[in-house]
Amino acid sequence: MKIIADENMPYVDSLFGELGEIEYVNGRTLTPEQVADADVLLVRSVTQVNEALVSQNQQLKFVGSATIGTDHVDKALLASRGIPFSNAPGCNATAVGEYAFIAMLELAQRYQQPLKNKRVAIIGAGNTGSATARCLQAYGVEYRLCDPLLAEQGDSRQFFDLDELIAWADVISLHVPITKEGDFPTWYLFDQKRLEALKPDAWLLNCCRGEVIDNRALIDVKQKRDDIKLVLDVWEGEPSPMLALVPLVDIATPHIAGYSLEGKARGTFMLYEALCRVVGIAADKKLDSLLPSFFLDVINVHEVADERALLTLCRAVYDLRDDDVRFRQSGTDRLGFDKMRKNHRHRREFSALKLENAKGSEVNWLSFLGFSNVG
Ligand SMILES: NC(=O)C1=CN([C@@H]2O[C@H](COP(=O)(O)OP(=O)(O)OC[C@H]3O[C@@H](n4cnc5c(N)ncnc54)[C@H](O)[C@@H]3O)[C@@H](O)[C@H]2O)C=CC1
Ligand SMILES: O=C(O)C(=O)[C@H](O)COP(=O)(O)O
Repeated sequence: MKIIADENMPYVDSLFGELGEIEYVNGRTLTPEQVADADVLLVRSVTQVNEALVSQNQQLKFVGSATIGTDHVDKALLASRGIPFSNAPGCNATAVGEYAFIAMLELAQRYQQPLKNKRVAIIGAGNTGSATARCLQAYGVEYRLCDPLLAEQGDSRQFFDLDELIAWADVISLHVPITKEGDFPTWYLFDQKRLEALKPDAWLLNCCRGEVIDNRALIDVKQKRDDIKLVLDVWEGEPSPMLALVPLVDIATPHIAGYSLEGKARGTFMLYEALCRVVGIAADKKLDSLLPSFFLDVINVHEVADERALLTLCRAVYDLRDDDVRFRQSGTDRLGFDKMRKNHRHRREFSALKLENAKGSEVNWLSFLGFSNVG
């Protein structure tokens, strides 16, 4: 079995090595010729899986994308050709939630405006939105959700209208897929009018897809309103963000909000399980065995004195400022953007850090935030 895999997908050797011969490729420049004799195609969000890409292949048995989003895959085409497809819903939700939470804590410190006093609106209450909500809930921050699709489906949580939330929220965090059709399309969901409607001193975070915000309008509004603070992990026109936008952004990164080692391992593992199902063999590998140990052993925490102390603890796991600095230094052109994503391997999730003394004490809420309790 010939397996073509994106070179930026970790753990492919460990999980797929016994299933076939693996060839690693650059997902951004993958050609129909390279795919022609593949039995299995494993991609990430940068590969457009469409008619052109698979046109020369008559033997494809499985396509997998180690991502939550599927906007790069023509699923109808694969279904019409009888090619099973799987993505990895939820794989990196915790990473995105922690990224958004840490970014809010960073802004809070930078502008001396405690997050605890903010009202947060989460737009899109699926996996990543809910993961963000869990962090806010654990820390006791007031938040509201907007998700008209889940509301229609009878989700029991309380949902609010988007424009009402824009008028209500101090912080808005975006977690929707990119869609152009249906009753609630998200392409340019935040257009000039909605951007202008942001409350004074609002913080706007985008960790989903760049085109959910009209980036030209964002430049225009931000140039007139210095009070607005921006956190952008995703950009219209990736991998070439609008260069005029970058300096206007407080925290800027190259689409790596979901890039925890745990999230990446989960993504590849979910594809491994899906392929095993498709070819009818038992999945005998274990996810836990893939991850290296964390560089810190156990930390004794008996108090989180203030928000700064909480941020210090979070930074021990993931210091978002490093990615922001690196991005501005060398990640804003198309080569640098992809290079930074390719070499981004170090980040862990809160659960990697074991806390002693946190259980049963006044800091037990840290376990709800995601840290591991060892008593
Ligand atoms: N920056 C990064 O590294 C990552 C980005 N993503 C992006 O984030 C998106 C969301 O991921 P998940 O939360 O896992 O997806 P999900 O499918 O679990 O949740 C998305 C939610 O958005 C809701 N939604 C759709 N249109 C909406 C609208 N107009 N207004 C409000 N809500 C709406 C849906 O009903 C759904 O509940 C993905 O589609 C992907 O594009 C995902 C993971 C990592
Ligand atoms: O899961 C998604 O959807 C994402 O946006 C991914 O985190 C993006 O990662 P790559 O697939 O582009 O490596």
